Amino acid sequence: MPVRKDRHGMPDSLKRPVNGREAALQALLQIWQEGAYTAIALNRTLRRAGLEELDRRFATELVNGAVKAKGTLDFVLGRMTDRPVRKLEPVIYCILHLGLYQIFYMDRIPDAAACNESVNLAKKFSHKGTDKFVNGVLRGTLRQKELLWEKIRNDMPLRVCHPRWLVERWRRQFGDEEANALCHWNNEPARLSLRVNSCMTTRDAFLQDLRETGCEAEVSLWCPDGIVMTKSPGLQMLLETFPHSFYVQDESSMLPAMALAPQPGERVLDLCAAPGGKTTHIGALMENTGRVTACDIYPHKLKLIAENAARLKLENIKTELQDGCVFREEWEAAFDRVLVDAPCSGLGVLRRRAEARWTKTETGLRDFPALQQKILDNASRYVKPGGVLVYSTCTIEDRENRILIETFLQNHREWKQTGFAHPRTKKTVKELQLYPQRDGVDGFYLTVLQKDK
Ligand SMILES: C[S@@+](CC[C@H](N)C(=O)[O-])C[C@H]1O[C@@H](n2cnc3c(N)ncnc32)[C@H](O)[C@@H]1O
Repeated sequence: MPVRKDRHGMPDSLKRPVNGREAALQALLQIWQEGAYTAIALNRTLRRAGLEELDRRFATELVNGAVKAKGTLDFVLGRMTDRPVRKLEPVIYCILHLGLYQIFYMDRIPDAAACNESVNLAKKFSHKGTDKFVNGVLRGTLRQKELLWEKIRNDMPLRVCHPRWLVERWRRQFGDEEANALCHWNNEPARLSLRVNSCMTTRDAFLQDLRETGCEAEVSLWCPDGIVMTKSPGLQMLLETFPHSFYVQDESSMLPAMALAPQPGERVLDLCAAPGGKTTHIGALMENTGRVTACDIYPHKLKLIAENAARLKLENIKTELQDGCVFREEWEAAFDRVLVDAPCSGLGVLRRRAEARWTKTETGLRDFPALQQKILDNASRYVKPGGVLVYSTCTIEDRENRILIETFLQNHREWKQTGFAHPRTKKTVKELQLYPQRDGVDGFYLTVLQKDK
């Protein structure tokens, strides 16, 4: 009997997954078929499924792992079937990826269970006969597992689960050892870090509140308002229990607002602001006074800023639809401080976005510097004489960071890079380029610029 599917190709029976593997299959289909972000697909699926904690954790590990290992799993599939991998029916492709991931990367799952459960998924969610195909591919893989492992081990991109172009790029940039360390960092699960909303509570008080609810957390070594969770009941529960007290933010992302050092009562512009992590940090540092104008090019993203500001009870934030590349005359020399947290290649944060390494391309990287330069040029005109501009990105590409700022300074003699305190060493630095493999946090760049009086 044909399997009934909705217009997205999602089998009807998958709409309410009954266990971790079904949930993983549904999430993976959304990621590879509809281009959904891994975190969003997982969140959406797990909320709908209402599974036990153990099943939730299993599905999360399986999906994050299978997405990160896509290239290696494709390689194995390519060796084990005559059909072109791209032409496999999506649901079968995803079932096979989940099965192969368990076989190669989840030691605690017996190989037989990985095969049998994958066959059961095929029986339930695909056409007659596909279960035999899945069984054949997975049993064949088991017979050749050692040989396949050897091939994977001897090929760095397959071994470290990254696209070949990216591994080659990083080998040129950092050398083999560091490129390898960076890839391994990206393959680890990201830790959950929170920024305490200093307008509502203090870090000490919030840590105490967390402990009383059975959570475990450490203080961030990078930001005085940062917390790193070591045992948490999950984000949803934290949001329900402490809706106004924190914002989920990477430790590196907490640095630009601190370097901007906004003062109460000032007028501040955040030109690339959605979803509002740094905007709400700036608003809190200004003690809910003055005005933060938060812009983005996408209207739906402005809504996220407004929702986050409302949740954190910040009333000094106003959103504006604005393309940073288009000069807005009435803003000329109107702001005390401006933040440009530029759209970028995002190569510093691949650990947090499992699918991102597969959706980026080398040619795609080339477009960012021109866009960033344009936004920075406009932003610099919005700053008052003597005012401050912070430029930041979450990438480790020199062309989007150090080199871009050098070019800007050559073309804008009225601007200087001012020193600021390194968040850990407290030594004065002109710019901060963080590398995951060296600094143990997400890759990030920031510099502080000041306009002549
Ligand atoms: C790195 S993200 C900003 C993250 C944000 N600052 C935060 O901390 O939550 C870059 C943002 O720039 C926006 N963007 C892209 N092109 C833009 C443009 N031409 N003008 C303004 N914003 C733009 C994107 O929509 C995205 O939300």
